[in-house]
Amino acid sequence: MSRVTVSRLRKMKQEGEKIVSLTAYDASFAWLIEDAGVEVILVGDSLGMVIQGRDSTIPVTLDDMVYHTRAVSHGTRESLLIADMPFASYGSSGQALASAARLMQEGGAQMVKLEVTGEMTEIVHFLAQRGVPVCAHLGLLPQTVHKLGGYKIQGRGEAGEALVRDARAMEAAGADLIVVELIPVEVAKRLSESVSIPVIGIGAGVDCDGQVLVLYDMLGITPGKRPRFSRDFLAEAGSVPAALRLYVESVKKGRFPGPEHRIA
Ligand SMILES: Nc1nc(=O)c2c([nH]1)NC[C@@H]1CN(c3ccc(C(=O)N[C@@H](CCC(=O)O)C(=O)O)cc3)CN21
Ligand SMILES: CC(C)C(=O)C(=O)O
Ligand SMILES: [Mg+2]
Repeated sequence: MSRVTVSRLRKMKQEGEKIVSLTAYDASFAWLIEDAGVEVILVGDSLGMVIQGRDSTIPVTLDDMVYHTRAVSHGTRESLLIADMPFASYGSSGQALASAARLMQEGGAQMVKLEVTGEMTEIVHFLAQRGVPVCAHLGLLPQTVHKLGGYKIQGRGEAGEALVRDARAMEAAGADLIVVELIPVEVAKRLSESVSIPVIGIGAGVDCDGQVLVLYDMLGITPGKRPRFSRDFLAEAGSVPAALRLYVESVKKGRFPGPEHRIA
């Protein structure tokens, strides 16, 4: 099989086939994840927490992201590889393009992900016009944790409507994919129905076009407390390859997330 493309993901959305995604930070896990049938691999800046042991994603540098993206890229042939743009690496359009270029040229990423609000369509448009595939991350934006005062649910009440508008604006600006994090299930459903690009959710209910989790959460090896929206597939399945296969099957059949993973 050849590389998963943006048009393939769009077709999956149109046909109602769930898109499966997981984070990875090294080549060995990337290979296992791809072998299990995961379409999209994300080198998340969550590596600051699960790999580096920091208490937020803010200390993660562009060099860190390039290093892990390159490692993951050497373990994948078929999955679409997305790299997170780290904190303060996309403060202007020019800086964003330079950062994306490193993740794509040195790291081997096929797409970059930016934590955005509706105010940031200009940067997304600038990247898209220059051939950079963009994933717009909406909802809970972990890179703003010190402004938010914690990892709290976003998009309640009026803010839900704003999120749907932001998603439309991101599509119009040229984004190819959306990730929504920790927002009410009904908002995620409406948002997914409001755009024709695929929407992948985390802590956002089962009605998104696909799901993503942090690898170490779904393997139950994250120290301390795991987010409530996650599930320990390794405990259920008994081995890493079986856990990955169970996750893929559960997402494909709409069995994950279930009502017990609902935040709001
Ligand atoms: N291991 C790990 N998993 C993640 O999903 C993750 C990271 N790290 N690091 C970056 C961000 C931070 N994320 C987080 C972290 C904590 C919660 C959390 O504690 N959520 C509460 C609900 C909060 C609320 O009710 O408003 C929970 O109980 O799950 C959620 C997302 C998601 N991302
Ligand atoms: C949780 C996902 C969406 C992410 O951004 C990360 O792993 O950094
Ligand atoms: Mg991230």
